[in-house]
Amino acid sequence: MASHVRDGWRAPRRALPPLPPRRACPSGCGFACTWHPDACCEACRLGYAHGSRCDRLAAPPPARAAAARRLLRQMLDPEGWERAIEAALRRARAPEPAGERLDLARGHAGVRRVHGSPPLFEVDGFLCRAECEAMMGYAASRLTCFRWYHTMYCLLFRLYHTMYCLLALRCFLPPRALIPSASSVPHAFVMRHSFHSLHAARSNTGGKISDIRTSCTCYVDRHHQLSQTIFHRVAQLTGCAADRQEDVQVARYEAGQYYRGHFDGADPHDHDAEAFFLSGGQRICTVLIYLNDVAEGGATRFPLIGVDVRPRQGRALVFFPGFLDGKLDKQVYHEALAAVSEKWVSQIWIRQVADPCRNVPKAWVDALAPAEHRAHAGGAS
Ligand SMILES: O=C(O)CCC(=O)C(=O)O
Ligand SMILES: [Fe+2]
Repeated sequence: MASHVRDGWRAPRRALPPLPPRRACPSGCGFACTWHPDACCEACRLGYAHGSRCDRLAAPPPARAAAARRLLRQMLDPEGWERAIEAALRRARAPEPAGERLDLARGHAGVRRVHGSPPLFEVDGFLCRAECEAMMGYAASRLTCFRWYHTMYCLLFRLYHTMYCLLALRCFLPPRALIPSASSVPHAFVMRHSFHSLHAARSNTGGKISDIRTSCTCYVDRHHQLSQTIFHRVAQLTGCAADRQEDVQVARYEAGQYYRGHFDGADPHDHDAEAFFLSGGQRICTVLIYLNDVAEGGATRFPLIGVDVRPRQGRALVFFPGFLDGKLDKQVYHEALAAVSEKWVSQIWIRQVADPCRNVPKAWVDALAPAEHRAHAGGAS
């Protein structure tokens, strides 16, 4: 069998993004807070026992020992339990304090506030007509329909992985050969893109691959002039440089296509959110740019705050799916209503920290089939 391992080739080591500063969880559980300002996990916030996922954030042993002693004292003192339960109920009933959101650049031309809290902004003329048309022209031949894209990649992933395992077993390859991204360029490519695809399909859908989104979409090459222009404008508006911005997406909705209600970010309490957070943390700002005038249908609806935004060519809609501390703002749950006339939109998301996935050396990215990478690599939805 031809060797998959290139002489001397090694997958580059990718550093994980720095986690936000750790500090002891105020509940005194002995674990550390990272994404949460007020507790290390939901269980802890509500005063229940720790789940297994808290282990990864475990604080140094002395703190844990202190927490264990406290728990033991509490268990031996029935009144202590009652007090703890009451305190937990009080905390559970108290409204979640609103965290801080990203600030838009003061005095940026054309910014109009369309909702107070949670804040929603519109910026008319964010892109000019020619830029919108160029975006639609770029995307027209690259669109992939979400449902087919995910189905194809899920199938490809299962098929490829089964074949690879069978081959590896048959040829007695060393176990290292089965480790994704460390063994071979094609293997790394398939594993990486299948992962992206599964992750994208599962995000916003509670882990299930569903048809919440029926539009067609594509990513714009980060090095393309169109991406560069958009990164620059978004940076002027938000103060966040391109390395915090996900790859620019373009979506087309034809009559009847929609994107059902979702949060753009991930809930840090959700077990499935970990992979998402490791690639740059929470999405703290969404910039949606409408690329065409839409005669009927296709508004962006925020049902919990009663706002509908009508698409208009060149208009940007800005909102904040997550707080600066990484919590999800559930108030900005939103959907794209079914299109009647064709609708084009471009989406840019800003993350808490720069995404290391995009900082892989360009030579390595090129080795991984550049055309496909350009079309599919990127964020979570
Ligand atoms: O198309 C729209 O109006 C909304 C799109 C959206 O919410 C998204 O892509 O996350
Ligand atoms: Fe969205």
